[in-house]
Amino acid sequence: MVPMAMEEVVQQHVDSLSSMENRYRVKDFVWSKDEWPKINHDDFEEGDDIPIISLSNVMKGGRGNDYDKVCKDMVDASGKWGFFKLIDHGVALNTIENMKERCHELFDLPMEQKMKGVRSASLPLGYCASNPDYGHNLPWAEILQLLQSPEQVVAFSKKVYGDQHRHLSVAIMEYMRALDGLGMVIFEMLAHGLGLEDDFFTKNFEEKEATMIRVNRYPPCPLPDRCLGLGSHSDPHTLTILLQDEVGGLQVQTDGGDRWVGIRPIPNSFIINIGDTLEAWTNGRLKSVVHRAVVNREKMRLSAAYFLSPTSNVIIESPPELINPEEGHPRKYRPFTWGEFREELIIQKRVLGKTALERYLISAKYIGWSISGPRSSFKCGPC
Ligand SMILES: O=C(O)CCC(=O)C(=O)O
Ligand SMILES: [Fe+2]
Repeated sequence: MVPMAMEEVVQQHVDSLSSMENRYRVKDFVWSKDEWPKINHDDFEEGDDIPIISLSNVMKGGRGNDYDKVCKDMVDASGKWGFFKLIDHGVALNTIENMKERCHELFDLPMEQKMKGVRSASLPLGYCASNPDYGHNLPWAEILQLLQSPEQVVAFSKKVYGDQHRHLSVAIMEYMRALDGLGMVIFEMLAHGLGLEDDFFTKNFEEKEATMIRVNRYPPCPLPDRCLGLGSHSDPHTLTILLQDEVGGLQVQTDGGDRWVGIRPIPNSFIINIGDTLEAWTNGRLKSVVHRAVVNREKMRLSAAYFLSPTSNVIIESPPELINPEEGHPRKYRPFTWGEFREELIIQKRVLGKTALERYLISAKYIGWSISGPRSSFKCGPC
């Protein structure tokens, strides 16, 4: 087959990401040149990948004699890479598969039906094809964002499916409940590995509605070396539990930003990554690392990011155990609340690279800083 000329490719209509309001062509998705990915979705280097952590003993009940070591490995991976793969995680396969299938079913619906649950510019929750608010560097993805709130999940599902909403709403809520449990296990392990009280983090997660899921579906793309499913960003929340299918496309920045590493999918695993808020909470001991999703010509890809967030008015402040100026660990961040940070992210709309946390750096000039309570009950996602 003769390759299609670039001019023809960029003029192609993109039906899978177009609605009546936004009719896109491939050219609308071409990113600025410095963002073009140089490695493919399935470029994986043997031995150059994030660490794998198994919870097999932890999930058997009791902590097992290797508990201290596994917790330490988790902290080390989170400090070096900001990312690790989690296997033997204890979440039922059925819960995961059901959520994936129901989300594929949703994304497979005609665009008019999905648009009944469209998100608005002021409330970034619900369905969205790409993200028209961005104007340029559009993500090559369909996105569903919902808070961990049964009312909100049901309300969205009803808008799209009417009376037949239960298959989707039940699947999503069941998945979020299971991941909330897993998240608390990980937080306990991170606290333990850092030498903090085991409940140092978990006691701050009472407001479950602050947590959010974001399901991304990336259709095949005729121009994968100039488009991105999701641009480079760090997650602003505390912890992300990411599910990716077998296609591949997640890439993580390493070596101080000089290099991208492709993350090879492994069956029945999650990818865990540290968010900006947890980096600040741990005085930079755990790192929030920039990542992106690349797309490919042949295969549709699905990923689901579950972003854990603390109760909105909890003050994010590093504990004294993690501050030690003599050993090169002075306090790095001013205290802030998640509610306050979320508010600023919503105004900013788009998180590019890793810049969001800079506003709380102690060395940075920050005029008018204050701790304020939440003014809204939702938050935005990254990039
Ligand atoms: O699709 C992926 O692998 C990455 C998704 C992601 O980073 C996000 O939703 O924040
Ligand atoms: Fe992310």
